[in-house]
Order: sequence, then C-alpha cells, then structure tokens
Amino acid sequence: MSDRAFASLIPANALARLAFSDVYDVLTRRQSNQADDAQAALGRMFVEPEQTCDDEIVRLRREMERTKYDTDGEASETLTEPDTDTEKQLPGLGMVWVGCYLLGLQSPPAVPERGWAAGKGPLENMPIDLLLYTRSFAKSHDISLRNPHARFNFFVESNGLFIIGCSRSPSAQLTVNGDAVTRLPYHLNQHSMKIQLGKLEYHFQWTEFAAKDDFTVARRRYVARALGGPPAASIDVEMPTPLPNKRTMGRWTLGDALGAGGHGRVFFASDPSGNVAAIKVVERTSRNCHSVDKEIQTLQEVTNFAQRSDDGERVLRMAEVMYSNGEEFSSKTAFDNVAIVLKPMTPQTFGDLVGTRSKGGSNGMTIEAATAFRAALLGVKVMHDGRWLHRDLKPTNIGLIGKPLRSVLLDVGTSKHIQAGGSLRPEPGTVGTVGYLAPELELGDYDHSIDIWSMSIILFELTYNYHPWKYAINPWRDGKTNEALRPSFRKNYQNAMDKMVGDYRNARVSPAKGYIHRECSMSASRGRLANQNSSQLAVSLLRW
Ligand SMILES: Nc1ncnc2c1ncn2[C@@H]1O[C@H](COP(=O)(O)OP(=O)(O)OP(=O)(O)O)[C@@H](O)[C@H]1O
Repeated sequence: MSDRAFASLIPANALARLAFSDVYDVLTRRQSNQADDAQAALGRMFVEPEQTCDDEIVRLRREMERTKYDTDGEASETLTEPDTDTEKQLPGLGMVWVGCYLLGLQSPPAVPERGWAAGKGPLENMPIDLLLYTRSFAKSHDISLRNPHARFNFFVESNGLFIIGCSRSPSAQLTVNGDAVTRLPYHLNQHSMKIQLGKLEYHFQWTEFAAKDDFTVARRRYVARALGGPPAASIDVEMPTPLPNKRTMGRWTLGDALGAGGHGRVFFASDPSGNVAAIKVVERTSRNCHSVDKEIQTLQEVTNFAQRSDDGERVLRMAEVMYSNGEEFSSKTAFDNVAIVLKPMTPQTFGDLVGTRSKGGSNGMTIEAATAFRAALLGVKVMHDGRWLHRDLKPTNIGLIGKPLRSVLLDVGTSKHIQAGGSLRPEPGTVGTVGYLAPELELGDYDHSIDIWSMSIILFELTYNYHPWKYAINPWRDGKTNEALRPSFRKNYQNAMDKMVGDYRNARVSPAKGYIHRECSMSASRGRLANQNSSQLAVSLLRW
C-alpha cells in the first residue's frame, strides 16, 4: 500500500468487495488502451498480489444464481443443500481481488475543486476518481446510484476532510456512521467511519501517514494551491488528524487534550459539520456537584454578558452542556460526566508565548507577544467594564487564535460579578492560581485590581521569560508556613521591580525593547501590596 496515502476506503460488505474485484479485472484487462482517467483510477486502488477466496462472496454468488433460477422459473436449490458439483466449484466462485481505494495527495482528483469523485465507471466523458463498480456490475446487481454518487474533499478554511452527496434526490442514499448525508459536507472526523452508498458498504480509515507532519504540510500546500484556500499562514484552526481511540459526546468527537485543571480536562472537539470547540469534561460527584453546577451557572452568565457586550469575542463562551445522567446530580450514581462545550477553541495559549524570544537577540518580548498581551488587556477591560472579575488569569488561561493573533480569556467559570464601587470578601483556596493571585485575594476585601496584578506577572514573564518568584503555596494566605515565605517573596519582588526599572530607559527609547512604565514601582507595604502601579503598567500598554 502507498505509504503516502492519507486515507483508505475499504470495501466492507460482500457486494462492495465483489464490485471492487470486478473493477480491478475490467481495468487490468483494458489497461493497454484505456484513457488516462481510468489509468489514474487504477493507480488509486491498492490490490493484494493474489486473489483470495471469500466465503461471503461464495454465498452471495450462489444466492444470485438461485435468484436467477427462480426468476427463470427453474427449480431452486436451497442454500443449505448444495450438491457436490457446486461444492467443488466453491473456491472458484469465491476467488476475488482484495484491496482498497487510496486517497493521497500525490494522486489528486481529476477536478480538484470538486474533489475525489466516487461512483460508476470507467466512463468516456466523466472522470471518476474512485471506481466503485462497473456499468455491467450495476446492471447485474441492481445498483442504482447517482454518478458520481459522492465526493471527498477538504474544507478550505480548516483543511478537514469531508464527504458530500452529489444529488438532492432522496433516493441517492449516502450515510456515514448511519447519518444521512445530503448536499452538505459531512466531516470525516473519526479515525474509522462506516460509509454506505446504497447497497455498497465501506470502511473509511485514516492511515498512519495522516498523523505525520509531512501530511499536514502537504495538505496545507495542496489546499492553498489546488483549492484556492487561504495561505497556510492565515488558517485559524487547522483540523488535526483523528485519533485511533475515539471518544464521542453528543455530536462531538473528542481529540487531543488541550489542558487539564483542578476541575477537569479540556479536549479539542469537532462535529460532522466541521465546527470545532473545546470540551471540558468534568466528573461530577456528590462532593463537587455544587461547585460544578456553580461553574456552569457562572459560565452561562458570562456567556450572556459576552453576547451583549463583547463584540470582539475576547471572552470565552459556553455553547452547550451535556450530562451523561441528566442535569440533576443523582445521589444514587456515585459519579457522572458533564461535558461543557466552549467556544472558541484556541489552538494556542499565552503559555506558548512565554519563552519565545524576540528575533535579533534583543531582550524583551516579541512584537507578536506584545500585540497579544495588549489584546488580552482589552479582554480584561471588557470584563471589568461589565463589572466582572476574571479571578484566575495566568498564561494558560489566555487563548490565542487567528491571524493576526486574537487573545481570548479562557476559564471564565470562576469569574465573579461585582457591584459598582464594591468589593468582594476573600474565600481562601477557592479561586486563583498560586503565582498569579494577588495578595489581597486571600487576605482582605478585593476588587478588579486583582486581575491587573495577574496581568502584570504575565507581562513580566513575557518580557523576561521567567516567573519573578515561584512558590508551591501562597505566601499571602494565613498560616505559619505561608507567612514564613513572605520575606523571601519581598526580596524576589524587589529584584523584579529593580530589573524592570533598570530596563525602563530602553523601553522609553523603543517600545519593542520592553514595556516598563515609569511609575511602575510596586512596593510591599504592611503585608499588603499596593498593586496600583502594576495596574498603571498594564494601562500604559493599552495606550501604546
Ligand atoms: N477554549 C479553549 N481552547 C483551548 N484551550 C482551552 C480552552 N479552554 C481551556 N483550555 C485549556 O485547558 C486548560 C484547563 O481548562 P480550565 O482552566 O477551564 O480548567 P480548570 O479545571 O478550571 O483549570 P485550573 O484549575 O488550572 O484553572 C486551560 O488552562 C487551557 O490551557
């Protein structure tokens, strides 16, 4: 089999296997004088070097013989009582060419915009890329499909592969995994899928080569060149090759994990229409069911707010929630799964930007990171203008999507609405991530400036590629071990400030060399830090 084919279509039922063998016989018999299209179709067939005896085909042929005798008015033999002569002919009856059709970019379809056409052939006037059956086979086996019956092609926006029916007629039967496919593309988003064209059944399967980078690179080039798709560099979300071990939730098929947190795992997901989303799968138990329900309620409120006030789509939204055992948690079941569908799915996060150095050897963040940071601040502004506090900003909770990069605030399920001019009481241990949470979040009343604190630490990381201090526990929580870390924290904090102030001169000369605001001299005072200046640091970027 070609090691550069990205997918195969394997005849699954006896009729499809027999049709495959028949096509191969016909094409190889006519090989010397056949048209280029038929030659190309033959090249898309992988065939084992020797014929094999297929028991089901023996049965199929005998059944056909019997029906023929019946319709001809001759006495029929029952299938269970073959005579000895027929037994002797059995191996001959069942001998077929075994193989599959291959889809590969080195053998593109005759008309790339239409994709690989599958149907009856060979025909003089119409190129059929995947020859499923011949004209005479259709007649003798009563196959009435449209011609071509289906096509395979790539979505230009995402490079995902789809199949589409070629006729509006309800009799033009095409199903994938039992779902009827019409004139709308059906995304082939599972490693192995059952495709049925009338009486003919096939297994569609992605190959090992499809999981390699070589394939994705070649696919990008092909889609841009042959289909006039956007240049590879401007694809928002590129469809990954489906994984062999599939997991489905409703209409969604899950792919790789995008991240994991204290409350669940988040997966890439796609649906038959080619939509993509991030799905957070949370295991609900009697211990956490209230916090899960609370997170979903908050996600819904933030989504409602974002739909009204977030035109730039800078804040994550919840599209739907799926419950494995109904919305109410039942104490009879020890646990159930809740799948939260979130949009957009962002292929990257700020976690990927930390550590990327600007080209040319200068210190400081890249222009790309600076632009993304500014965009993230605008997202924070959208939330704050609507009196929402995010409360868990950190590099992995800020997604990046699109070209140019757009920043999206993720993990908004622990956000909190605040009254105008009001403050919130701390609930230590319930929200935020050590390393990014502002001291007052667990010490005293707090307001929106806790998000500015977190953004300032992210800014430091983007600029210098390391976190200014690292502790496993929060120095600003009550408790002896925690409090013992405070002198060390103050020292690290001061070092960070000194570094930033030292770089200030460069930053003023050229913003590309650093983003230190003149007034950014955060100082620790009486156990509570004045983060006013870090907020100015962030605000100054908004003006930049
Ligand atoms: N829409 C999305 N697109 C891409 N990645 C995402 C998306 N939503 C979440 N993630 C990734 O999954 C990670 C975990 O998701 P989330 O933060 O919602 O879970 P969590 O349990 O609340 O995590 P934590 O306890 O660390 O805050 C995120 O940090 C992010 O990297």
